[in-house]
Amino acid sequence: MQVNKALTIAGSDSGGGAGIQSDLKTFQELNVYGMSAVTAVTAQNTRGVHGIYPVTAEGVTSQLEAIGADLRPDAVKTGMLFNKEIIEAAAGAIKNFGWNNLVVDPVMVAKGGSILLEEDAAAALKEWLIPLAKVITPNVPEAEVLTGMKIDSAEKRKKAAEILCGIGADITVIKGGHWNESDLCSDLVYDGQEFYELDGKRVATKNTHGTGCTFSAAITAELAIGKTPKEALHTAKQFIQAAVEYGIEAGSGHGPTNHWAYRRLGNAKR
Ligand SMILES: Nc1ncnc2c1ncn2[C@@H]1O[C@H](COP(=O)(O)OP(=O)(O)OP(=O)(O)O)[C@@H](O)[C@H]1O
Ligand SMILES: Cc1ncc(COP(=O)(O)O)c(N)n1
Repeated sequence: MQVNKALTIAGSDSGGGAGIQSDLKTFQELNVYGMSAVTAVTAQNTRGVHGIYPVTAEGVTSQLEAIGADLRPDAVKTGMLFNKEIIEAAAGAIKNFGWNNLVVDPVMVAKGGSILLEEDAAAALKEWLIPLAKVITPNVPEAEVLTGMKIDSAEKRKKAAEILCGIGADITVIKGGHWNESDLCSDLVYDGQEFYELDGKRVATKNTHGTGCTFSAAITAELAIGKTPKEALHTAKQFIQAAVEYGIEAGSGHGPTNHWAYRRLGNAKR
């Protein structure tokens, strides 16, 4: 049986709600074969991050070379990369293998405030990784770090998206989770030519652990099966909306999103 394949280059979340666990669950739900290169092991639950154990850059390169030498991913995403050595290793392999169906989720800080990207590594993201990206999916605080500007109005949100496409991303999505617009939770898209919104309804819930990972993994899965970026973004937004609406009550902190809600609700078109 021929299947489409997607690769996540990200951190492991022992709690299962974010990182590679979230990405692989999302790939599976969207009928895509999932592969992973682990960048860091985190000891984590719904209440926060207890420890971070990074993999060496050599270890990351070795995983990527094993995948590249044998299995050809149809799309690739990056999540938590933790330091500039790992960013360089990931970008090097992505370039060497010509993996140009690339989604970059520039993960920086966990919901509880723990640092998932060292401070001096944001520049490496801009220099090495973002120029390779088909889609980049920062939340508002991440877009602020990457652009060096405060985003406190709709105009500035658009300006930041233009700057990020200027750095080299084909498409920039500035997510709305941290953007308070009444009961809306829309994400702004800029594709280098036009702006549009992915419309969503804000769900009043604390179970949002891993929303960004799940959303970017859904985009990646859809690109892997050959959807256009616009189609992939649309489906990913429906996927994350269902996953948040039916969020899972687990643990006493930020519970995870529900990866199977989209399929179980019968939204899947395939
Ligand atoms: N309360 C909510 N209700 C509905 N959709 C939400 C909610 N919070 C986030 N989303 C959606 O989830 C996706 C991820 O957005 P968010 O801004 O939360 O990313 P993030 O901060 O990177 O996530 P994470 O905290 O997992 O890193 C976006 O499509 C966003 O609109
Ligand atoms: C390994 C890993 N990757 C990404 C996140 C971000 O997710 P969140 O902001 O919901 O904590 C995380 N907590 N852990």
